[in-house]
Amino acid sequence: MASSETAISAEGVERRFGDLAAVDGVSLEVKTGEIYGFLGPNGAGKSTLTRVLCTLLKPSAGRASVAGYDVETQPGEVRLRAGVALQEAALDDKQTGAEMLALQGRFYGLTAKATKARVDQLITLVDIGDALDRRIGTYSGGMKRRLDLALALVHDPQVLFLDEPTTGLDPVSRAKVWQEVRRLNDDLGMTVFLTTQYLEEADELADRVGIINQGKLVAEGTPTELKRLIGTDVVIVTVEGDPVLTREALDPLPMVEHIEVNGPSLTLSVSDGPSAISPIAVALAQVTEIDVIELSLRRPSLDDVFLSVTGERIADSSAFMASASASQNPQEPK
Ligand SMILES: Nc1ncnc2c1ncn2[C@@H]1O[C@H](COP(=O)(O)OP(=O)(O)OP(=O)(O)O)[C@@H](O)[C@H]1O
Repeated sequence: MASSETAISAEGVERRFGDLAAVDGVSLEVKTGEIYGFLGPNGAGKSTLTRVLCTLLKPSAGRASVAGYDVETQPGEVRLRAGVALQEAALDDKQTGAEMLALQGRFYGLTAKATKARVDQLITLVDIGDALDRRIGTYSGGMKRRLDLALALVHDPQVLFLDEPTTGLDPVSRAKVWQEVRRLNDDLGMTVFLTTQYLEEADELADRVGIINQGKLVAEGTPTELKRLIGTDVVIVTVEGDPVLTREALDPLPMVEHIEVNGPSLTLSVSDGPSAISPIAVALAQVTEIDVIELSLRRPSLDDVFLSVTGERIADSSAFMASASASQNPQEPK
């Protein structure tokens, strides 16, 4: 039984679409005041679980509660206490931001005065003040996300669900969203359940991270705990020449536990990074057919954790960010 310390609880939640188990027996608990990062690649089941927790989809099996109320049997109670900003914001381009916020206030039964007071607080928080009286059709992607966040907050929810809040945003807008999420959590103690496919986002924001792959929770812990799971350092070697020859030169070294080849780059898991660098450099120098362009040591990232628990790397989020940045909407203010 979930206690009042528990903001979100899922026990064996399953959601099927025909033969596909989009969410396949997920159990997790999010404590009140926590930021929980739900991390996984495209199609892992993040949105589906979020929709189940927000009462927008019924679970096929298992149970879940939000703010102490069962999502299936007490959906109205859950909706009063949960704020939801989904990936596709349902915004009406013909309305102004102010009109949509007023409508949302009425929807939750707030008086016009209470809605106005709340909106005055929110516009500073989500930084859309100047644009409030403009039609939403003129907003940039980042502004739409921030308005959607304000809409999710009108009724002062205890638990905020954010489904990939920064997917497709340029780095400046992404940093703003991160700042807002932190402020909501720090200043208001709001519990945040945030799905993301960006490892750096989970690392940056989340107190605890659950990694989901193919509908299953495959690892869970603080970012530091998860990285410690790996227990090794990472050495990156980039060469001009044949990476297979490079691999053959490095394979026999006793401190090298695993090698992954990605084009011209090799990612080595090594037991003790600082002392491994020098024997690796010596072994590379023996291979006259290659030129070493990069030899670097880093601590494990959540991407390395994902690789170790799933056998695959999560989609390259930095490439995704770069393309999002390239298509940045010029209407983004400041
Ligand atoms: N309404 C639906 N009908 C059929 N299949 C669905 C439906 N919604 C989701 N799925 C499937 O369930 C799986 C999980 O989808 P989901 O959207 O939850 O993943 P996700 O982790 O949120 O991915 P993304 O980052 O792409 O949003 C996918 O294979 C998806 O195609």
